Amino acid sequence: MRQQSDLELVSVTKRYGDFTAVDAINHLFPSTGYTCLLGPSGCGKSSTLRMIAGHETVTDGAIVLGGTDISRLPPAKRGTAMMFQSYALFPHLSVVDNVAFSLRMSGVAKEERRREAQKLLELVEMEAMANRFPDQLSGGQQQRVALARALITRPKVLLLDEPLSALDPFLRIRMRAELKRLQRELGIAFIHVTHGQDEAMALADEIVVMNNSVIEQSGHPRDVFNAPRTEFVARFLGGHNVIATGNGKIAIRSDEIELASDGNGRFSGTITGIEYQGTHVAITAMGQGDTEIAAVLPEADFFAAPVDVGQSVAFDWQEKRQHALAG
Ligand SMILES: Nc1ncnc2c1ncn2[C@@H]1O[C@H](COP(=O)(O)OP(=O)(O)OP(=O)(O)O)[C@@H](O)[C@H]1O
Repeated sequence: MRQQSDLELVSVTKRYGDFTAVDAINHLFPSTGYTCLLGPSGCGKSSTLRMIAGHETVTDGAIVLGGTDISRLPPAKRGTAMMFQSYALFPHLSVVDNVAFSLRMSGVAKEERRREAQKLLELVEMEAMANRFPDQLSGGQQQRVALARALITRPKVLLLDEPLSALDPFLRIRMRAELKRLQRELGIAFIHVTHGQDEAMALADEIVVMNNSVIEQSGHPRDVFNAPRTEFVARFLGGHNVIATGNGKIAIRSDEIELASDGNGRFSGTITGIEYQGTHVAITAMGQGDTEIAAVLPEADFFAAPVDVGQSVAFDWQEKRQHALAG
């Protein structure tokens, strides 16, 4: 059911000259969800986010927030706020003044805007560093300040463009949990652009997979992962094989494939690679017509009946675990 502050994209299109970067996409973002816009470089995800924020004009279509068409409003009047990939903090302002900046622009008195900024610094656990300057902070700390700065306008929708890409892998995983906690606590919509499928799956209540300027599939990460609609989605999310059959292409998860001990299976091939991955062993094999298959076996199963590179083997899986792909 639609809620008062749902965000709806209605046939939203972005053209740069003759090039269509976003092609008439439709989507309803719920008012309190964590959504990840996911896709390869150039698919149109940042253009979509920038149009929602108002940093890019909409060529065609409408962006509707809580029943109002916001597509022609200036960014500050939309009820959205954006956190950029480079946190773009003002170097000459202290942390608290950076956070309070947009309240200063809208004429809020100094005492009040500082009080409000302190509250948001507490929310992101940065109150102890309120008087530092940006160059005295680590990347992760700068990011928390940027988050507080975006949230001070009390947006209905927070837009995040690759917010974790500048962090090292350890910090990225910590901030991932932090973003999720913040979204839950604030109860607003977060729309997060990423090209990382792991990040999207870990964070999102809903993933929206984009390719070639359109939405290929959207849904709960588990539903999309378990039933990719197209070859692109199956390959992009990873963990799947795409195999041509007499009735079109199918997707089957690598961890649903077993070695057929009697030599009879749906796929026969020669093993080209074996990788020990700790809990699992990954096997790749080449079949007819240069079709490659990847199977991921539990470590114990592999070592109960080990196979070797160059060996001819058969693979099998339950028919109900495979999915027909569209197109
Ligand atoms: N200002 C612009 N003028 C012309 N073309 C543009 C402009 N901005 C983006 N594009 C093109 O539009 C397409 C979509 O760009 P967009 O930035 O939305 O992609 P993206 O999926 O976010 O990619 P990335 O992950 O690399 O940021 C790309 O082919 C890009 O080159």
